[in-house]
Amino acid sequence: MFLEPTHSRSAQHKPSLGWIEVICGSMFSGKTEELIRRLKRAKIAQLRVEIFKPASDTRYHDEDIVSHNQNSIRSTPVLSASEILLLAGDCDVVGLDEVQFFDESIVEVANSLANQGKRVVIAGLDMDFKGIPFGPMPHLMAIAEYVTKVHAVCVQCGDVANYSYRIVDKEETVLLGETESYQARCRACFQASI
Ligand SMILES: Nc1ncnc2c1ncn2[C@@H]1O[C@H](COP(=O)(O)OP(=O)(O)O)[C@@H](O)[C@H]1O
Ligand SMILES: Cc1cn([C@H]2C[C@H](O)[C@@H](COP(=O)(O)O)O2)c(=O)[nH]c1=O
Ligand SMILES: [Zn+2]
Repeated sequence: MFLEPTHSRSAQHKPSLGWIEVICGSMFSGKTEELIRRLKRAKIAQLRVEIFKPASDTRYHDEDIVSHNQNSIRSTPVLSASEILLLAGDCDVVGLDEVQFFDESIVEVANSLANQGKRVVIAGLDMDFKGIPFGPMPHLMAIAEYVTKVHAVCVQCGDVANYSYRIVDKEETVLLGETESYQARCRACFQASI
């Protein structure tokens, strides 16, 4: 289980920088649960936490971040990554969900927040329904200090699932949905159907 890192602030010459954590995996793998767990612990530690998600993700709730098992936390929906810099203010921890839907500018925003001394916790899909790296996620995984990959259970065979298989005949990359449109699948069950 991921525990909050302790970053030494002892050296006089060392500026107090933050860091970036990425939680990635397929749909139903527990990314949002893990994000909520980390952010609730930060709140218990009396840290000031701000949470953002793309305004386009309206699946469960306009403002709350909600996991597939209905755990939730309040967030601010934003239309663009640049809004996050304006709204983060003097908080200690920034949480970001569904980050695959932001454009590449989220990379500079995340770096900038971490360089201001903030802990930045990011959750997002590492691959789209074709198994292709999704949006800015590979770049964020490269620059993050900590990357956690979580896994779902394959609904076909019960093995560890790494893929989000689309069960509806739609080709656009962005298609919001749940179990009516997607299944968590292992490599073998994913490959067998594409
Ligand atoms: N195939 C599956 N494998 C694992 N968990 C699943 C599956 N289908 C539904 N779930 C539920 O989804 C929860 C994880 O939800 P969530 O954190 O929202 O995932 P993610 O953000 O990665 O899509 C699990 O705790 C479980 O209750
Ligand atoms: C694979 C894939 C997913 N999406 C959408 C479907 C959901 O609305 C979100 C993922 O949510 P989760 O919290 O990870 O379950 O993304 C998409 O638009 N395109 C895809 O290829
Ligand atoms: Zn399988």
